Amino acid sequence: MTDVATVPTSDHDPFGPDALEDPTRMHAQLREAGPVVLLARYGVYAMARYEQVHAALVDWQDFQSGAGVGLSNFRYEKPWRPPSLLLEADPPRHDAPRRVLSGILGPRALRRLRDRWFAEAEALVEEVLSTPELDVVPALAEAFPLRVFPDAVGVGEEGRENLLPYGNFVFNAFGPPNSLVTEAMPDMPRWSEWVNAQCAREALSGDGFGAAIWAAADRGEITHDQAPLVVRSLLTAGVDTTVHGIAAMLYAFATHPQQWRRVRERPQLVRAAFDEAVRWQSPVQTFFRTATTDTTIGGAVIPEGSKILMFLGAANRDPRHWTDPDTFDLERDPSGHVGFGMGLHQCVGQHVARLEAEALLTALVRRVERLELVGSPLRHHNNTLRAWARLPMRLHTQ
Ligand code: HEM
Ligand SMILES: C=Cc1ccc(C(=O)O)cc1
Repeated sequence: MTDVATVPTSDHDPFGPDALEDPTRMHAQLREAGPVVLLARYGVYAMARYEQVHAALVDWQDFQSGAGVGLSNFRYEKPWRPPSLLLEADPPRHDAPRRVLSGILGPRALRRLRDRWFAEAEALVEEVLSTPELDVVPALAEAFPLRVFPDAVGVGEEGRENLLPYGNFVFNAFGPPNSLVTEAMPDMPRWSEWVNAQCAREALSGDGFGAAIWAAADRGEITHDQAPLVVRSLLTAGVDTTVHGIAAMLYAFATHPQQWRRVRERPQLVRAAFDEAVRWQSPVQTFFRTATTDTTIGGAVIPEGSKILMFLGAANRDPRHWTDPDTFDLERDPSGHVGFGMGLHQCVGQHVARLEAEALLTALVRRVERLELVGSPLRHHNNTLRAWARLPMRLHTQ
């Protein structure tokens, strides 16, 4: 049994500009250093190997979310916003809100959206192809989710430009209070007020996910006090994630033209393509947990109350678990990847994300013979998200 003293220490800064630009080398070094590593800079424990990340994700009892899934420990520090009833809650508080969202966002419930989203994707791709050279981040990765998701939630037209910056702030706020957080502080109250206002029953259209959440409160499945917070979860988690997941997929195909040919020959690979892109790029890179007891991982004892940083992106490229992990390969079976988490808190919106990606990719596969990167891609830095600010491409049609 190794004690805390012998846990390897690293002075990496996962939230510094170098790591946010390209975490690959840091991930490899953390995986090599051991099953658990102490990040001296923050006094938190890090896991970068698939085995330990998976073990922590599925063990919500020893690795709780209720003290926050960011660096901040809600046991001692006041959260900057009321905690999420899903992401930042443990059972039993977590149970009813999760049950409600699982029902509303399940594959069956989404069937009614499929035709509409496929038609919207066709229309957007048609529009986009009239400008064959463009930045696909605003033109596709942002435009498509923002065209279909707020409508599906039932959000009004006015002020939707607040959604991306609000989510971007929330994901930054899971990290340390670095410049990515402090620079956005002046605008955060405006974004936050708008998002909170959209969660009120009267702000939501009668046929969306939001109204369904309020109807669940009417049925007593959650309380009416909880309903707006559950709607807030959708608006927080449901936009930036899919935007950067789709951007990751477009980047993957532009840098792997043989994979593009493969998905065009076999369109049934479309859904696996999104999951392989999520594994390969991990749009959500990290989340924290808090140890509820002295717990042993990989022979090291992690003291009760410690914060543990799970590197989902590193686990998704762990050669101990994946063959040739750094390659984007549609022949691989990506199931088991932790890009959507795992276990109790596994992404409840993953079917929504998959449907958005499937709709857009299906429309592109039909019309685009090749995606070519032109000019230099530019990373968008965020403490939690792996994202592109710019992906200039030429979309070659046959
Ligand atoms: C590519 C897109 C997405 C990615 C990569 C992603 C990733 C994740 C991850 C890693 C978690 C686990 C958090 C944890 O274990 O602490 C999670 C949870 C969650 N996601 Fe997603 N997500 C995506 C899209 C969505 C969408 C579209 C929605 C809403 C429609 C959504 C809603 C949620 C919610 C509410 C939770 C909390 C679940 C719980 O704690 O029980 N996500 N997501
Ligand atoms: C995966 C990110 C995520 C962010 C926020 C929430 C929430 O606010 O519930 C859930 C998931």
